[in-house]
Amino acid sequence: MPIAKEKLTLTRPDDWHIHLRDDAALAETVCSAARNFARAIIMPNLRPPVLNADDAAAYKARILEHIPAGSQFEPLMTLYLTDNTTPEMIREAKARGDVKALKLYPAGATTHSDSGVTDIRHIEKSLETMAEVGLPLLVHAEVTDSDIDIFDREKVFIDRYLKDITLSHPNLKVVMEHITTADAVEFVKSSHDKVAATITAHHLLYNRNDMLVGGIRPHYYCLPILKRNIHQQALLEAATSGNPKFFLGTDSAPHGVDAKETSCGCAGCYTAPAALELYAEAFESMNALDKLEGFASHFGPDFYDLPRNQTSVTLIKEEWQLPESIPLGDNQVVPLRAGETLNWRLQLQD
Ligand SMILES: NC(=O)N[C@@H](CC(=O)O)C(=O)O
Ligand SMILES: [Zn+2]
Ligand SMILES: [Zn+2]
Repeated sequence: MPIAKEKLTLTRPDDWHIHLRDDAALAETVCSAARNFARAIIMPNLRPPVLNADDAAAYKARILEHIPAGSQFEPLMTLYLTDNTTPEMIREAKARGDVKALKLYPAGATTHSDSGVTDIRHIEKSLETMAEVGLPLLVHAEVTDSDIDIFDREKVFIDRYLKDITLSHPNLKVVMEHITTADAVEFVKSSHDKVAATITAHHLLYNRNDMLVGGIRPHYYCLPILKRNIHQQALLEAATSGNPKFFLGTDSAPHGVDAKETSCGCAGCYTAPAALELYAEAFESMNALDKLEGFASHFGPDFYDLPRNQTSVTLIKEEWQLPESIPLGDNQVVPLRAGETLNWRLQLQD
C-alpha cells in the first residue's frame, strides 16, 4: 500500500516584499510570484523609480499584462520616497487606491537606490502625511556611511533613525524590511504595535558562512548581507514564534547571470521560483510547520488592514529539482538553490 505523502494546506499566502523588475523580465517574475502568492507588495526601485500615482498605475498595468490565465494575483503598489516627495503626491496616491505603502531607501544603500533619501529630515512632512492618511512606511534599514562596517549597518540605522521615527510618529505604520539581525528582532518586538518586520527565506536558511566558506557564492549575496549564525537563529525564533509583528516578505530580487557572476556582482537573491518551499524547509528545521500559516498568510494582511485570502495552497513532501537557470527577458537568472533538490513542493492547482 502506498504511504500517504506528508501534506500541509495553508490559506494562500501573500508576499509583502518582492522585486518584479520591468518590461521583458515581467513574463518570468510575475508568473513565479503568482504561483505562490495571491498578492504581493511590489518594490518601486525601477530605473527611473516609481515616484507618483501615475507611475504606479502604469507599472501596475504592465504587471497585469503578464498574469497567467486563471490566476487572481493582485499587485499592491508602492512609491519610492525621495527628498522631493510631497504631501500632495501622498494624498493623491492614497485617494487613487493602487498604492499601499511608500518605501524608504537611504540613498546608495542598495540596488537602484541612487534616488533615495539623503537626509531623514527631508521626509518629515511625508511621514506626517502618511500617518494621517494611513499609508505604511517600508524601510530598507541600513546606513550608508563608509566608516560603518557592512555587518553593522542595520543595527546603526535602528539606533540612529528608526527608534526616533517610530517614537515621533506613533500613528505611522512602519515595516522594517528584510531584517537580518537579533538587534532588529529585539527592536521590532519592543516597539509599539504599529511596527512590524518582514523576513526572507534566505535569511532564515543561511548565514554568512554559507556565502563565504569554501569560496564566494555570488547568488547568496544580498543586502542587507547575511550575518553570523546567532542572528540567523534569532530570525528563525522570531518567524516561528507566532508573534504577528513578523511576516513573510521574500525580497526575491532577480539579476541577470552576468550581473551576479562577475568581479563586482549585484546584490539580490532570486527566490520566487521556490519561495514557499524554502520557507517550509526553514520552519520544518525548527519543528514549527504549524506556525507557517500565521507568518505566511495571516499576519501580513492583518497588519495592512486587508482581508485574509479565501483560497488555499498545499505543500507536499516530495523531492524535486530547481533548474540551473531560468530565462529572464533575453538573459538568464540563476535562482537560489539552482540545480539542487528541495524536499517540499507546492502542489499545482488543477
Ligand atoms: N535585496 C537586495 O539585495 N537587492 C534588492 C534591493 C533591496 O531590497 O535592497 C534589489 O532590488 O536587487
Ligand atoms: Zn532592501
Ligand atoms: Zn528588496
